[in-house]
Amino acid sequence: MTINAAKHHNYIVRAIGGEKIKYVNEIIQGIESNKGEIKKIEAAYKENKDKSVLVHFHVNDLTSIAQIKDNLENRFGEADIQFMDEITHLHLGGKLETTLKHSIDTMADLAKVYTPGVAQVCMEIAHNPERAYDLTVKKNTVAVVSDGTAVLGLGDIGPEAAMPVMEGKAALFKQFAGVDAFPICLDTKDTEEIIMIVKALAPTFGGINLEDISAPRCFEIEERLKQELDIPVFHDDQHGTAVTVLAGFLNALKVCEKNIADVKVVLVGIGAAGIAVSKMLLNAGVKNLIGVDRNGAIHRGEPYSNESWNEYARLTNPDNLQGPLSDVIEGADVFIGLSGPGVLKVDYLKTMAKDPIVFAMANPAPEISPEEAAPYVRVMATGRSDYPNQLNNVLCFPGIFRGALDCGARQITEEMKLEVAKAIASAVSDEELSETYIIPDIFNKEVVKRVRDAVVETAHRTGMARIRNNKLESLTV
Ligand SMILES: NC(=O)C1=CN([C@@H]2O[C@H](COP(=O)(O)OP(=O)(O)OC[C@H]3O[C@@H](n4cnc5c(N)ncnc54)[C@H](O)[C@@H]3O)[C@@H](O)[C@H]2O)C=CC1
Ligand SMILES: CC(=O)C(=O)O
Ligand SMILES: [Mg+2]
Repeated sequence: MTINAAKHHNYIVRAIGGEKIKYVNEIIQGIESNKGEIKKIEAAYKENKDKSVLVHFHVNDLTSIAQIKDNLENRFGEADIQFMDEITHLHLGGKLETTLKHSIDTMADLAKVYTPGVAQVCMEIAHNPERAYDLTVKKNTVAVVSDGTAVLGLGDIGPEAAMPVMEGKAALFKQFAGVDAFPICLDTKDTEEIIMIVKALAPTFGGINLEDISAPRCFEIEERLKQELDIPVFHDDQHGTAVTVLAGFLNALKVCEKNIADVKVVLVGIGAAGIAVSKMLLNAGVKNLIGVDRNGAIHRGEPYSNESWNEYARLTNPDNLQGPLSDVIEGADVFIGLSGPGVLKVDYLKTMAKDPIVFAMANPAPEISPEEAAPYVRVMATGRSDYPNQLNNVLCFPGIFRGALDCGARQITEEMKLEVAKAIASAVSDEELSETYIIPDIFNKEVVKRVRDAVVETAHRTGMARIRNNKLESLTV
């Protein structure tokens, strides 16, 4: 398998203030003389009307960037220029803002959207709370809730540091499924407190997407909220990931002509994502699955303090293998990583069965780099956006909530998840299927549509839907 990854070394220099714009030519010269390639020059205005010019440029190697930075900082002061990479620039001030559906230009407008007009709408909801779905943002709004304890594979980095990921998830909800989502990062790791806060927030939202909350607390938080709330609650790292892996897994087996009941699967990282992925693979027909965490294979014979691992040991590892990854991976057909960077070594790959399938899904750095693995694997997938075969829960969560909101499903069920996995897999036709195309990307318009339709169809078939033709069944409108 050959791997071509996109590499981004894009930067921006901001020349500040109307008078300073005359320096732009000097800035361009400073960039070009150090092998920078100018991509775009644009005028920009800050809120205080300060005029500035943004010079976007690209470098092929990181030594040039140090030279360009030194060169410009020697010539200009902090008041004249700001220098940053394009990713930081994209995050300045956050990635989201509120927009209005109706402009408020006159006192008459004000009297309708605000007091006194709004009071009649409030009272209508007070008399019939279901009307909140028609008359407020609840109908189309999801809370993306995190406590910052398992942010990507970066670990427990806290609620403030989790915000860029949660803003990103909210942006993806809107971009791909038209769902309005809001990031909420909580300054508590206490299970009961998180449950209490999310329950108190629920009246505002049509659904709750839990994100990057570490195991095992995430299991109880999700279960309790599902029982105690009447809106869908979905822990994305568990179920969004499980659905996506199953979709990629089914297609990868087709490419390699392997049978689900015969393959040996080794999964590393028995946390939120790893446990949910394992359960979904077992439900789909995998028989020989071995889970590995920091102390080696999870097996029967050791009482774990983490109760979810005792259950895991009962469900998996039919031969009760023990030992480190380097031992148990021998003869495996599939490796799935939901752990951290560098866990999988080339030497281990060499001991796998013929035509190995490797899903190295830790973010942002996978268990093995695709470049290292490529010569030894038949199918390689990561969670990243810059390699082929992106296995990432973004394929699932926007469409699954679109469907649940559209049909008023109170829960996202096991049947829905299974149908969604098949729907994602089906977006790659047999003719298109190949080693480097086992999974569609999220820009494939079929993905969200098929996921949404699978949820709505399953909800109606299984009696979970409350809305037909986009109207609440309990309403007379
Ligand atoms: N591509 C995708 O769509 C997704 C990827 N992930 C990735 O999966 C990883 C785990 O995420 P969560 O399950 O939410 O976190 P978690 O904190 O609930 O679980 C992580 C588990 O991995 C284990 N682990 C970490 N480093 C390890 C190592 N070196 N060797 C063996 N075990 C190790 C931990 O002990 C823990 O049991 C993260 O890197 C995350 O970015 C998670 C969700 C979706
Ligand atoms: C993709 C994702 O949700 C994660 O890595 O945590
Ligand atoms: Mg996540």
